[in-house]
Amino acid sequence: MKETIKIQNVSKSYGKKVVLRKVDFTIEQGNIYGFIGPSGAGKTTLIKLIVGMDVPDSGSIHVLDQKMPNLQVLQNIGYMAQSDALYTQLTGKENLLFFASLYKLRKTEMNERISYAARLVNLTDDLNKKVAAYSGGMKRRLSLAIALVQNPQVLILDEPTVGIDPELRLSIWNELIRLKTEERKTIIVTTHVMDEAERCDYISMVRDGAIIATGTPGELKERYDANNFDEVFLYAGRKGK
Ligand SMILES: Nc1ncnc2c1ncn2[C@@H]1O[C@H](COP(=O)(O)OP(=O)(O)OP(=O)(O)O)[C@@H](O)[C@H]1O
Repeated sequence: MKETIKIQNVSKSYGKKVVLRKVDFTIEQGNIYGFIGPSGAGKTTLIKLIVGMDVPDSGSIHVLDQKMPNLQVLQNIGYMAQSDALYTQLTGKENLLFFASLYKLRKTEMNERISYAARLVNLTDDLNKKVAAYSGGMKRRLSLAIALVQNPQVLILDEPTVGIDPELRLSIWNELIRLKTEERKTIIVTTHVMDEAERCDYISMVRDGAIIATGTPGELKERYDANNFDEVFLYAGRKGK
């Protein structure tokens, strides 16, 4: 199995606050890997370090065999942040065109990718509206489409389905599962939605900047003697467990 992401002994502080403590893990190609944990646990910080938006104080991060941060590797990472970074005075389509133009895509491929990404998030009919007129959920969907537009090997999605209705959420998850199975993409998600956590191949539970448990959803339920993932989350969130 090919290692897509390798995190070795990574620590990070902001001022005196230690946000990540000696984090170590590996993600192999073709897996969906979920991070769950209480608010403020360090999930977004970890993701930002993987994407290369910030650097660890110690330890190292490799994505696709390259040490991060690395501009070349960014071509192969689709990143969806928690807050939307969109041009609100442009239309949805213009946003997609702008972001797609940052990558090495031929014109026909670019148009195909834009149609695919818009269809996936059910925005095809709204592409010519200005983003300023989009609802919160539509902006999330556009951000997800942007993360997918350049057909990256690695997808890193920070709470991708917040504000998205259950039906569309299901179709997005079906597509994520198809992408990992058929196209061998590697996908990281953070989530507070426990039925999404159940769909991941592996879950890491993050608390106080450390990974306190990693396993398949089944293994974690067994470990915490829990009936469902809500219980796993609650037990793992309690200190001393
Ligand atoms: N740039 C920064 N400067 C100072 N403190 C920061 C910075 N970024 C994050 N933090 C702090 O680091 C801690 C972890 O934040 P982070 O956003 O990684 O948590 P999270 O697990 O993603 O939470 P949530 O589930 O609410 O998104 C928090 O206490 C936060 O206030």
